[in-house]
Amino acid sequence: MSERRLWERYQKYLCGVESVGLTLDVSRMNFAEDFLERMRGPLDKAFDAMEALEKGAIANPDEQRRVGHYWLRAPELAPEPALTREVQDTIAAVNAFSADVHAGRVKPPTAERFTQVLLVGIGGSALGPQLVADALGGPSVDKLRVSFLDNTDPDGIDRVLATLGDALAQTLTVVISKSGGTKETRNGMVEAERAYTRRGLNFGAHAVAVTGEDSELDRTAKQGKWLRVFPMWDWVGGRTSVLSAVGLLPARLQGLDTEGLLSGARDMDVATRVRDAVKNPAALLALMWFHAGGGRGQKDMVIIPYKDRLMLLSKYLQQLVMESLGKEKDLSGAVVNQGIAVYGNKGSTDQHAYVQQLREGVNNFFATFVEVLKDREGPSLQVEPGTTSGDYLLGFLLGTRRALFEKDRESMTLTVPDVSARTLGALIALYERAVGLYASLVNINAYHQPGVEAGKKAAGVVLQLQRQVVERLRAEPAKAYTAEELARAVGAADEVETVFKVLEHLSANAQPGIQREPGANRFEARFRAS
Ligand SMILES: O=P(O)(O)OC[C@H]1O[C@H](O)[C@H](O)[C@@H](O)[C@@H]1O
Repeated sequence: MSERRLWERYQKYLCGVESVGLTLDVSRMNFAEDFLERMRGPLDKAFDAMEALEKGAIANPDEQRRVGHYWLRAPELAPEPALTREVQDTIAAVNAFSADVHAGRVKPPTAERFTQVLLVGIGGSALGPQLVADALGGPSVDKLRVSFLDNTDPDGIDRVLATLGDALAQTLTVVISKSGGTKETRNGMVEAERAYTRRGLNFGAHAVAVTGEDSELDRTAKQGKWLRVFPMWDWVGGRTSVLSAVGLLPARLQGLDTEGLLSGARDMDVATRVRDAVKNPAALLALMWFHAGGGRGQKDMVIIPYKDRLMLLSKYLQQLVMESLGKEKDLSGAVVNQGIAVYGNKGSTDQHAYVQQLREGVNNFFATFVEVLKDREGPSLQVEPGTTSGDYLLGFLLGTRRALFEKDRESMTLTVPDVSARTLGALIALYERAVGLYASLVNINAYHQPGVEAGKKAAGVVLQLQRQVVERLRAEPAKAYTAEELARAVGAADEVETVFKVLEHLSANAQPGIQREPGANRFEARFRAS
């Protein structure tokens, strides 16, 4: 396609949302001229489903739950006045609590003020807050500095706690878990609590929770007389919870513009209810995903924002898209193995990493470039006469886009004016709705995640086996076992590989004192309690 023809397509299909200044350019997606027309029927059905969902229908049939993340930024649209009030009250409570913290009215027992937030959470209870903190925060705006425990990696935990150091006395720990029973988060909380206790600090006086009513975390917080518990509702999915207390509380504490986040999302919601694909960027996105992957997810979604502040966008979208769309069965129960793989980092950095493969390797992706018009606060230095670093950034974006298109690699470009709270709220809302519409196009439930449980259950089995193994070794400290012998001894002969892995791990660590004696080969090594 000639550059002139691309310019015509650009003008013909450019989809803009005036209120937030966002445009979506799909001219470099090779859809046929009649594609949008052909998809009108399925898209209409997707709009119907979305409308029903927004009105409070059970949109998550497996879990018999409503799906109400759109009410978080327009509480007046919630199907019942009680829900409207709950959302409004929670926003007010988040704002009031944050103001109290900033003013020192809520303060740590042994210091003047809280200066740090330590957020403990994982998945939807961390990714959104991380994206918001990184995109909008910085030394000149942060009222409190935010750090994260989002894993059960002991060294990762140590590193974050060591960075906090003495500032732990001024640290407010925010533990976030919708279910309140996620093990990684529980572990992070227990480790954080011990760090406070070691310093003679009362954890409860430094802790708040965001969780569902009467969850394990809710009970822990209440028993431990934590400062506050903010609600999380079953009608908000973890991956769409960033505009509930899950994301609003840490953002507000950090000093970020949470009203901007909400209003940007609200305005995008209004724009993406329009039942016309060329005027609705969420519908257009969903249709382009459908076009690119044949409605089967055959092509990966590569997200490349040319802005450091948006580096976590792809990580955030990875959960939103892949947990929502990656499903074995469709709504009729047929096996469909749907999904779209998402990856990306930032431009132009990625050009020096994997863009080589994008241009010349396997053609199994479509790219989404994110262009930010505003370079920085204030004027820019000229790195060469008449040229700034920001000019280079745009040059690289346009150059890469062209280089890909020359090789028949498709791409879209999202352009936003800046990385403000409003823009970020709008981007979040845009992708939430695109995911919902696409799910309807391919007839799947976007709002459950049945596949996640299998791994959690299997991990539980491993830990149970570990307990048996350690018990057995301790019962006979003089005796050394091979993994094979030990697996048999605990009645789990078939689980010998798991026993072997558990023993290798235990013996590589100081606790609980399992010694490894080398054998004829690594599988003949013997293990004993010391
Ligand atoms: O907020 P939580 O209940 O702790 O859940 C945290 C995360 O873990 C789960 O495994 C789900 O797959 C995610 O959707 C969720 O966001």
